[in-house]
Amino acid sequence: MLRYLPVRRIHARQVLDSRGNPTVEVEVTAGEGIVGIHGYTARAIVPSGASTGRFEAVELRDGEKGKYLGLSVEKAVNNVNTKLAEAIVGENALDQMNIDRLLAEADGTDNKSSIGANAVLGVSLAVARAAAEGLRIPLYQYLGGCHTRKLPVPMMNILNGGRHADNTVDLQEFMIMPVGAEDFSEGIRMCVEIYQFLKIILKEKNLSTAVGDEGGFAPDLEDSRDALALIIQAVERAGYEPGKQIAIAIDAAASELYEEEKGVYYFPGESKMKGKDVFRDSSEMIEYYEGLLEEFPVVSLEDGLEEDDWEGWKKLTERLGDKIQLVGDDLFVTNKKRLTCGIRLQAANAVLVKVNQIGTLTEAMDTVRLAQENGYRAVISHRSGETEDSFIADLAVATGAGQIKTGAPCRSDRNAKYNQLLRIAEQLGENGEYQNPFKGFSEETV
Ligand SMILES: O=C(O)[C@@H](CO)OP(=O)(O)O
Ligand SMILES: [Mg+2]
Repeated sequence: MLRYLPVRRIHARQVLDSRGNPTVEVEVTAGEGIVGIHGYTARAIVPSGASTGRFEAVELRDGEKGKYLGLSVEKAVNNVNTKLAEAIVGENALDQMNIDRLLAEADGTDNKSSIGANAVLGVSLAVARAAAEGLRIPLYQYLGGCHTRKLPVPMMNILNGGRHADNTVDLQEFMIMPVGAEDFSEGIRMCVEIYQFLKIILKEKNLSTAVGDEGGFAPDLEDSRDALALIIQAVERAGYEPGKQIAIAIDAAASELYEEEKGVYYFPGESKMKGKDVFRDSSEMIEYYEGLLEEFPVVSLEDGLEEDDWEGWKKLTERLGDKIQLVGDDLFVTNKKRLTCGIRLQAANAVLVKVNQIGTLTEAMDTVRLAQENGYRAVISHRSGETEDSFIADLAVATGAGQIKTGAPCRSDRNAKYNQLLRIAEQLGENGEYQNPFKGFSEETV
């Protein structure tokens, strides 16, 4: 039995992400004997956010004028090739927790700011892949074990706003969830049909069909109600029943709207369209969401309030937490400590999991486990800057999270994840499971 698969070689390089920004790619070779014969080489590419949380692990960028407008990641690449290679070459790739501990120790800070979370994560993910290759089992099975079988329900972002687009829609993401699909592939088909109908409807209304960073359409609209109404029309035109077959999820990304000095949220797009400044304080935000829930079948709300308003989050959860899923993204930043705090306060009832927010696979999986053990849901997520790397697809299945957020179906960086999930669904065949994650949660909402 294979018990020891030493890391033999690590090599990083700078490649591009979906926004045309440089990012870190890591190649790990693991194996005994002659590497060419007994070695397994695997790669991972690190994603990157735009609406990043203040408490995320630090992405190291060179900041040198002239090189990719200061965004090059040569230092991070160099850190992989020197410091991180030194830390783990010779270590067992099959012991992911040890590898991740050594990587974190080599960095030595709480937020991976010395070596860079982008450097650390690239190694962490590539080692896991090399281990799965060495064992000759699929990645989702290596990460999740022989009982892994749950396909996630997609949270497909089909209308973009906020920091991800240049339009007047202030909330960042409007997503559809095929909760009534029979299986994963039917869910994808339903979403794609709705996406295509949304395009047709936008054209009919002479609205823009240009897309934002995650591939969702980004028309200028007056406010969120218009966005939701358009989506409902698209769902119906595609022949599906809103609320029954298709539920709606929103990522407000409210930290981006928050004005700290004034302690209020400013809606720039709505202000522009209405010709007057629109501000909302924390309790007005909650009322605003309540209004949206009354009108539309919204089942999930992410980052409804800003990342440090624990009091507000508690109130939001008291008011809406038994009706819908409240997801903490910037609030928790995939960090166990912040999630523990949230659980104690009963703030939110779900966590968004982005591997690069924390920097190692082990820590990200720990966060999922902490959530699941405490009755919080977990949603595995991409970043707005993505690549062809489909690691999170396998991770979503491995953790049994039951939900994945990974953008619109018109960009290859997002489809890399959907396509990998279609492959996994096929591999699992009859053993695969696909469930409405909100069953028994709220009868009214789904
Ligand atoms: O806010 C989010 O949830 C993400 C992904 O959709 O965006 P970003 O990667 O820009 O933080
Ligand atoms: Mg978010």
